Amino acid sequence: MVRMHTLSFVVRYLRPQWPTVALLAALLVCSVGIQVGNPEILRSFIDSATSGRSLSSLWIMAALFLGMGLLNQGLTVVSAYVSSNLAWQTTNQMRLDLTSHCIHLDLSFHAAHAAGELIERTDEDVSSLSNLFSLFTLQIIMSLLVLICVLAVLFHEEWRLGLAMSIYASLCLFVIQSTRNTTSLAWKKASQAKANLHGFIGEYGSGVADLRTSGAIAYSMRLFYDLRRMAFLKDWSARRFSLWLSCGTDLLLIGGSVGAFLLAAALFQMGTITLGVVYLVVTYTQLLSTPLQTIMEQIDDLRQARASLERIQELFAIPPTIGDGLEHDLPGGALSVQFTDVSFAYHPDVPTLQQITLDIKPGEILGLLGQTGSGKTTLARLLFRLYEVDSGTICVGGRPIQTLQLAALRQRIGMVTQDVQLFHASVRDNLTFFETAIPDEQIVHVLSEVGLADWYEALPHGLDTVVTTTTSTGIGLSAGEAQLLAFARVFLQNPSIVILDEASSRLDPATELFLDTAIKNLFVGRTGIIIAHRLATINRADKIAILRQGQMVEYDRRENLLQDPTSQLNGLLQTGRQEQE
Ligand SMILES: Nc1ncnc2c1ncn2[C@@H]1O[C@H](COP(=O)(O)OP(=O)(O)OP(=O)(O)O)[C@@H](O)[C@H]1O
Repeated sequence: MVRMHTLSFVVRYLRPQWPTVALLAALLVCSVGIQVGNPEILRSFIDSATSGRSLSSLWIMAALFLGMGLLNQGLTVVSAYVSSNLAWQTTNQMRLDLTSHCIHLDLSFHAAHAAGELIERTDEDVSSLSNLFSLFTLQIIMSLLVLICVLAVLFHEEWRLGLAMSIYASLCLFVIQSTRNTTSLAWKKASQAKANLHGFIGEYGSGVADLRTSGAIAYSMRLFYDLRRMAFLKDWSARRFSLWLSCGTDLLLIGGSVGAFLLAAALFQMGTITLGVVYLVVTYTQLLSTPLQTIMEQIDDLRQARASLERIQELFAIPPTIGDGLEHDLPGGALSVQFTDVSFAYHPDVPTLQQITLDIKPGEILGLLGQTGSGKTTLARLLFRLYEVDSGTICVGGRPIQTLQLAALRQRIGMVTQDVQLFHASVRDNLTFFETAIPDEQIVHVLSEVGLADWYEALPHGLDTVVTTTTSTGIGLSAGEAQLLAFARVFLQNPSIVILDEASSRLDPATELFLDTAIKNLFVGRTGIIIAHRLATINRADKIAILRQGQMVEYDRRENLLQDPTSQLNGLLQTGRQEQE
């Protein structure tokens, strides 16, 4: 069942390449025909020479033998080229599909899998599959074809020889098959250990500054050592198993050759076969041992490929739990946002948000307050449908978000957070997210609107300047500049709902003041949610919601809460004033 599934998976990627597969099959059939047919020419040559046939016919046979040998070499080269090409085409498509699949998987999946581990899956595993597509098609199939043809010819020449060699070949194939699953499992474990190591290295690389400053280098080196050791042990165990297997199969091959020679010698002495057939048996036994040896040697690669294939299929089998909706025609302009009795938990037994009900009319701004960990960011994530609510409904523009196409929904919401993700790409691409339709003039205008005019003027290659973490190859950015770029992104995206999550936390007071006007412009004609710790940030909010441990403890219009001396907002303002004093 699993094997059929695996086969159909491989066939799915080979099907679009059918002309190349057909060409390769034709080349292989020709090559096998020559390999099996050529010894027959030499057998005729020997038998003709011993029976005193004319020299001219011997010359013709010798020339034919030589010509066939050369042709076979040519076919081998062309087959190698075609099969490598096939391997590249198929694995590149698989890489694309796998990367796209991973990007669409839930955030909970990405939280559970380190970036390095995913690189191992989408690149290294797929690379080892290129062996499957090229090596398997070229060597294994050809070897099996040679095996079948040789046995058929041997049966034709002398049935006892054919029978003996068939039993021997079956024994070899049985040994290969019976050890297959065990070695495949060993290679799978080895690869998982390597993926864990790569995952750790990925995390270490991105957090090197924090590791240094927090003095956690010794701890991480210890972890690295443990993971490295585990990767080595698993790899070594898989290799040791393969080595034992290879020694066993070598012995099996030598035994088979000796048996074939003895049988051919006995049949020749009995006068059952000619000298030419003895030559044929000797050549075919060697010819037979080559494909068997190839199958056994390559089976290791195939086992690795099979283990990779299994992991790739496992990854493909993980479905995104957030299904796409069908509707995409949301009303234009500012959109309303409604949360009705929304509850959500990252872990089933720890509720993160409980029965949240909010109603933000188009163009209104909600200020969201609450202690650290009270669930403010989670609320924004639910609006984006990065996670699915456990109960309740969220509506945008009057439509439940589950019914909307994810792309249509997310395109209408812009968000600026404390953690700005920048790409190793040009300033333009970082701002437009690779959207080429946005004109440069508009980008420059937005940059000046968010206070980055001087910064833009100083760029060595204007919008083509590459953003990087090192200044040797491009420009580096301070956390505050990165946050301003994030504001510019939202301006360019022109969304209907804007969420600011502690968005100005990394800016100095002067820049924040400058940006204040920009933010005011940003909210014109848009619905807004401002998530903030500092009370000053929510001055422009129409409504205020206060969260505590996932529950909404206060929600009303701002002026109502300000007028109520018992409101939590007033309490917070009072505490804030006392702290300032
Ligand atoms: N990806 C996640 N997986 C599991 N738990 C999470 C995840 N993200 C947040 N949490 C938990 O959910 C709770 C709410 O987190 P959230 O980030 O929404 O709080 P917040 O109010 O935005 O906090 P802050 O003000 O510090 O940004 C916290 O207890 C947090 O530990």
